Amino acid sequence: MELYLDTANLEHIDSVNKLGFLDGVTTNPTILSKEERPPFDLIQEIDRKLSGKIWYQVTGSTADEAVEEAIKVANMCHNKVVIKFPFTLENLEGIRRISQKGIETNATLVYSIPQAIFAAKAGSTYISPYLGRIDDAGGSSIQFINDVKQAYENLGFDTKIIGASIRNAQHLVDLSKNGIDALTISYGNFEKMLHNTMTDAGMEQFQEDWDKIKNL
Ligand SMILES: O=C(CO)[C@@H](O)[C@H](O)[C@H](O)[C@H](O)COP(=O)(O)O
Repeated sequence: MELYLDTANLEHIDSVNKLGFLDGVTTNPTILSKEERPPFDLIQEIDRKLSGKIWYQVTGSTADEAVEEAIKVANMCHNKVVIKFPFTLENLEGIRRISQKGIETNATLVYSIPQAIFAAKAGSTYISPYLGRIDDAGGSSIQFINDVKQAYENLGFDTKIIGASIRNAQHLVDLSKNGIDALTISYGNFEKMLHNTMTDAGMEQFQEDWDKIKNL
């Protein structure tokens, strides 16, 4: 399973990237806007720090604009890029044209089986269903992921599914039970999920007991 950090914050990227198991970072206009810097400078700085894939979301509204933006970003990065296309008719053409150039693609904001099928037909490497937002709207994210997996298996597509908008540990429990190709987690949720009160209590006890004997 591929694991991505859903951030463009350089400190957060450093602190997880040094662990050595990160497959890259995922960004979108919202994530980039939090850093309040020129976006392409920031993408290039992330590229210098990282060994992994950089996911960049195109903002153009026509296929030609999106393709031009995708090629510009692919050319400015040394790492492999994954170009994210919000799901629109124009962007299905963008996905096909960029995929044909051998650059990985992602259809993002995918909320239905027809959208998942059309993205796969366009040749998308990945699709990103937003688990948290599906659940917020009263749907079942895990049911949706399972339905897409079943559809892809039945129809013979090898498009991968990346779980996005992961909000809590239960999402990871569900995805691990059912299988997922990739997932992306914000730094805040990654940090939260590292901790467990029983681990903390156990550590405190070990430290206390060690302190009693370490100077004997
Ligand atoms: O789509 C991808 C990765 O493909 C993510 O970057 C995705 O945009 C983010 O996970 C979401 O924007 C975060 O969602 P939320 O927590 O704001 O609902």
